Amino acid sequence: MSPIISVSGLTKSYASGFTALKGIDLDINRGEIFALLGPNGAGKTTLISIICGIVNATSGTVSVDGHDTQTSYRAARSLIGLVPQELHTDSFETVWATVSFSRGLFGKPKNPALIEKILKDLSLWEKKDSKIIELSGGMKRRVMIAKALSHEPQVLFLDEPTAGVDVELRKGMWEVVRELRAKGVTVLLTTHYIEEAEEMADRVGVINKGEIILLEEKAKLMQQFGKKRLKLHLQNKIDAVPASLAPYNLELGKDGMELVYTYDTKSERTGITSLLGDLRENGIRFADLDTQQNSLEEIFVSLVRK
Ligand SMILES: Nc1ncnc2c1ncn2[C@@H]1O[C@H](COP(=O)(O)OP(=O)(O)OP(=O)(O)O)[C@@H](O)[C@H]1O
Repeated sequence: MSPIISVSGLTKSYASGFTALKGIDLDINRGEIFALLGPNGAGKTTLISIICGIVNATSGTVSVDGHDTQTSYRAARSLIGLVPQELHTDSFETVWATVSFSRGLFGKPKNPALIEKILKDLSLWEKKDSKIIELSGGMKRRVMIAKALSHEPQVLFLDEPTAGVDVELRKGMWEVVRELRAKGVTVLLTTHYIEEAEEMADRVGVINKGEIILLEEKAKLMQQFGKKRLKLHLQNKIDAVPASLAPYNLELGKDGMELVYTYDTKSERTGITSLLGDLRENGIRFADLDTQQNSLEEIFVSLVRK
């Protein structure tokens, strides 16, 4: 299947002379949730803004479902719903009016049944006659999503959808996004919460200093870098790892009270059984143990550092 969004050789130099994007090539597949990660100032918003036609590229091309965003701007833009980082909408309008008006902006005929469905899907139906100013922060965010969906876009861009949103609500937002995907909407989200990408994304792109430095299916990424750590909390302090245990490359931590063994979950043998046997032989006893999966966060931090 052809990608729904195709970005090719995209560069952006701002008037200040600063180059925010340095030749981005990126395809977004139909129906996927794509998470774009990157530190502050990496170029995420610039990239989204160019795809949505809000900012002009210096060079390169973007097409949305085959429509070039330069030469067929209206056709391309009508396929996109954008939920910007900042919430700005008329505080004194009602939810219903705000969302209906957004649809009108795209020149689409009125469709009250559709607006009703969107509001119900986003649990906003009971608030349809409330003024925006009367809503909680989380509800306001959902109104922004309702607005972006009002003209039936095929792709939804969420620029940091859960920044400053509490844990409960964040999970609610993830649910909303998953439901959208189930209905066939492609979702591109930027986030600082790696947990969010880990939880939701089908594919992850990492951008740093205007360049895509990683593009991978999340599951593969987790597997590729997927080392596990076994942490042994010792009963008695040891000063050094005995020489006979050198092959395990153990790390001694926490004032000699903790041994950490890193192993590969994919390999045939983890080495855990023999490690535990060898520890016993060396008279090292432990009070407790736990294992930890390397998280996407660790993968991300090590990549950006490099
Ligand atoms: N209008 C502008 N003029 C000059 N430089 C700009 C302009 N807009 C953005 N930049 C610069 O381009 C770089 C990328 O900014 P951008 O907003 O795309 O980053 P981001 O990845 O979205 O960051 P954040 O995570 O902080 O939102 C930054 O260094 C920023 O200062």
